[in-house]
Amino acid sequence: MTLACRNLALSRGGRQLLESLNWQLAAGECWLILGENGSGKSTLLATLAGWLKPEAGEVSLAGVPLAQLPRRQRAQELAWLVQQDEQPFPQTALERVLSGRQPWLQGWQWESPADVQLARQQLARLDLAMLEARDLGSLSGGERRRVALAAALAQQTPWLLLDEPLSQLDLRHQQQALAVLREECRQGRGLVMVTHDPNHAWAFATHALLLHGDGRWQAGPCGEVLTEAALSALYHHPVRLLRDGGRACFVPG
Ligand SMILES: Nc1ncnc2c1ncn2[C@@H]1O[C@H](COP(=O)(O)OP(=O)(O)OP(=O)(O)O)[C@@H](O)[C@H]1O
Repeated sequence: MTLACRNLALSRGGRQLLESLNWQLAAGECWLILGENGSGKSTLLATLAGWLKPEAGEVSLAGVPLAQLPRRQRAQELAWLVQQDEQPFPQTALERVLSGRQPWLQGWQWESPADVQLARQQLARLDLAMLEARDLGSLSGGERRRVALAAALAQQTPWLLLDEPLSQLDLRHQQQALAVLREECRQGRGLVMVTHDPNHAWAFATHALLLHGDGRWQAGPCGEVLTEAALSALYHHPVRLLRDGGRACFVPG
C-alpha cells in the first residue's frame, strides 16, 4: 500500500519548511528523515499521520487522500509514535501497550486474550516483560519510550511513523530496538523514522529524506542520498564517511 505526498507544502510560525514535496513510499520501504533541529521533521510526520493539515498539497494512502479516511481506519493503517515523552497516565505498561489495539476493537469491546498475548509479545521484544505491571509514572524515560514503541508495534499497522524512537535508549536497547524494526521491515511493514543519526541507515533503512528546513528536500535510496557532501550541506558541518572492512560510519569531520 503506497503512502504518497503530492505537492506538499508545510509552514509553521510563518516559516516555509517544505515546498512541493512529491514523495512516494512503497510498502516494505524503510525511510529515515534527517535534518537540523527545526527543519520540519516532526511537522512532516504529524502531517503524514493526518494530525496536521498541509498548507498545500495532500497525503494519500493507496490513492485515497488521508483527509477522506475515517480516523479509525487511519489508525488501522498508520501507527504514529510522537517525539515528546508522554505525560505518564495512571496505567500499567501492559495497559499502555494494549491501548495500541484500540483501533481494532468494536465499540466498548474489551481486548481479547489474543490482544493481551500480542501486547505481551511486543513488551518482550523490547526487554520489558518484567515491567508489564508497573505504573508508567514509575518507569524511567527510556523504559517509557520503549513502552510507547511497543504500543505502536501492537497497533499492527502497515505503516509505522516513528519520531526519534531511540533517542532515550541506551546502546544495547538501541541495538535491540533496531533489530525489532529491521524485523518489522522484513515482514513488509513500511517504516518512516525521524532520527539525528544517519548511521541508522546501516541498521535497516532503504531510503532517506533530507529536509533542509527552507523548503528544499532530497529523497532517494540511502546509497544515493547519504553522501558526505549531502550530509555536510544538510548539517552545515563537515561529515566524513569512515570505512572499516565491510562497515561504514558517518562521523563529524
Ligand atoms: N505550534 C507552533 N507554532 C509556531 N512554530 C512552531 C510550532 N510548532 C513547531 N514550530 C516550529 O516549526 C519548526 C519545525 O518544527 P519541527 O518540530 O517540525 O522540527 P524538527 O525538525 O522535528 O526539529 P527537532 O530536530 O528539534 O525535533 C521549528 O522552527 C519550530 O519552532
